[in-house]
Amino acid sequence: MAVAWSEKASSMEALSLSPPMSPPVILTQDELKKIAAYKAVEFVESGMVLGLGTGSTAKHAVDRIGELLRQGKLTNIIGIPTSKKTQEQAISLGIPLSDLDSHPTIDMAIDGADEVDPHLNLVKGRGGSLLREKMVEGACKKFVCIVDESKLVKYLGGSGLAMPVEVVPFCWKFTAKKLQNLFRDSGCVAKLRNDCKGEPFVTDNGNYIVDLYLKKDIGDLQVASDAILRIAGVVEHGMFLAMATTVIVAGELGITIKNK
Ligand SMILES: O=C(CO)[C@H](O)[C@H](O)COP(=O)(O)O
Repeated sequence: MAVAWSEKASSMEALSLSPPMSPPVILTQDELKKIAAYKAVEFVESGMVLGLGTGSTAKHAVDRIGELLRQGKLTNIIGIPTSKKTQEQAISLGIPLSDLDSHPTIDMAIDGADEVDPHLNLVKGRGGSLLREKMVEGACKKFVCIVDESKLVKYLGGSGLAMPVEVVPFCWKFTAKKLQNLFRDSGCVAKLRNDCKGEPFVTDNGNYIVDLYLKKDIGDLQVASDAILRIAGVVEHGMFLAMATTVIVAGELGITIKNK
């Protein structure tokens, strides 16, 4: 379902979009992210337990939820954050928080993605929060994924950018080599992710991330997922297969909502 900007302008209070018939507006990637995020928040209802995603797109959704709570337009929301960063953001906005131990079933999660394939499979975790995201989003009745159109790919790994895998620090080189060998037919190169100081990037769970760079389609994703998870040093990978129930894509021509 594609919706033209002019029809949707009323729901985009924070963005000054042009009225119908005016020249086309060129939106930045961040504005597109914000539009997808705001659209997703339209599906939030008072009383919901909400999974709060991580990343620059999800941040807009969390901001919006905080804003609606402050305005009294949403009430009784409980947020389950997917990272320490989102937890801090939600606390700063006054969003009441809980966790999966207390709320094992979540009504809806809103989160971004790095890649979305035509079957709504996702790559996530370039922000490093894939494990908590997978735990929270796996416990959701609805998982609404929000992206700008640059995230659409023909197959997972197809952007040529990282496919993240969270690994234990113990002998990470051994694990990285196993991962690289697993996908050698796809020209895989496995690299440890570093932080801005050149030190290994450490996740909220105290683990490392090995990023897989693929030159070709890895084929059956479920087979690939099972094979990755069989490697003993692997904690979790960033392929989210058949988990998104809805993907909201914001592009230059409007919003597209894809349902599973
Ligand atoms: O998976 C994620 C973090 O672990 C993010 O959702 C993903 O990296 C997309 O990020 P952004 O919204 O900043 O483009």
